[in-house]
Amino acid sequence: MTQAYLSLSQVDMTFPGPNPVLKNINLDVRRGEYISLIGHSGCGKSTVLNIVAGLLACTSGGVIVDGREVNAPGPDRAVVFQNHSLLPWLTVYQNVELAVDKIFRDSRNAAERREWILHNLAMVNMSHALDRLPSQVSGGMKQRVGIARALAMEPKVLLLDEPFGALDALTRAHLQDEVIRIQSELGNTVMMITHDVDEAVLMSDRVVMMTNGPSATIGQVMDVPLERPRNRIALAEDKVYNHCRQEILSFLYEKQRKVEPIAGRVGAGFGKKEKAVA
Ligand SMILES: Nc1ncnc2c1ncn2[C@@H]1O[C@H](COP(=O)(O)OP(=O)(O)OP(=O)(O)O)[C@@H](O)[C@H]1O
Repeated sequence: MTQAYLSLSQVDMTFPGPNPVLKNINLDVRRGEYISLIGHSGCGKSTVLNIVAGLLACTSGGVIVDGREVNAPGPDRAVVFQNHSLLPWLTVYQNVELAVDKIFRDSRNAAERREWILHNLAMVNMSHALDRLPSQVSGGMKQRVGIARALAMEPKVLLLDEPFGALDALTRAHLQDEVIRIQSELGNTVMMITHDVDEAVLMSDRVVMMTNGPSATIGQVMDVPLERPRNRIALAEDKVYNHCRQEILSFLYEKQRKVEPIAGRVGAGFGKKEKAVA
């Protein structure tokens, strides 16, 4: 591959407890590349993302972004979480303003900052609700504001932790399309966690599949050789798209099938069955 923009090398992570959560994670991401991280619940996807964000320090190994080692959170890596993390006492506009003022206070004047805030909120179609509080907008709209706030920071890497996970199917599809459009315009480097196989294929240049924990690692990396722009309706019939879906499904449900006991009353015949979990 051409030179990596984001690089994880030999990353291990152990929390207090007997087993490491992550073992030997190695991944190189190109500038402008969109990658998804997929794997069963609890395998360590958020831990990987939090290490890249600088919110967690890995036990060994390291992360490099654009030639610099990551050892703390920074504005070069913006995170969007599943549960929109807006400040409830600030309006939509003010939530974005807070981040923009912090980062661009010295480099842009007040009028330029205002224009930049409005531009980013327009990009996610939120211009009509600038003065509303988070409690006065829907979950999908809150998530849009979180994405606008992250984009407004002009991060080198955008980190998305299940950004559409809490949304209904239609809102999710709308917002996915918006993020696809914005990423194609801006060329952001993106690392996104998802549980959704269709979302991973639709949005990504590569899908990184993680093995089950403990000691989870990268089991397989798949290229998604679909041209952009991608059309979700046309893709449903596309052979390459369906092959990619199949590849991920086979990894998750055959190679990394996860079984957990069903919780039940001890000694009453329950708890002996197993179920596959997503
Ligand atoms: N701060 C922490 N302290 C101790 N253990 C932790 C901590 N954070 C995560 N873990 C453990 O690390 C493992 C991986 O958690 P993580 O949240 O990264 O998984 P995940 O793949 O993102 O899960 P999900 O898909 O359910 O969100 C889990 O067993 C979890 O309990």
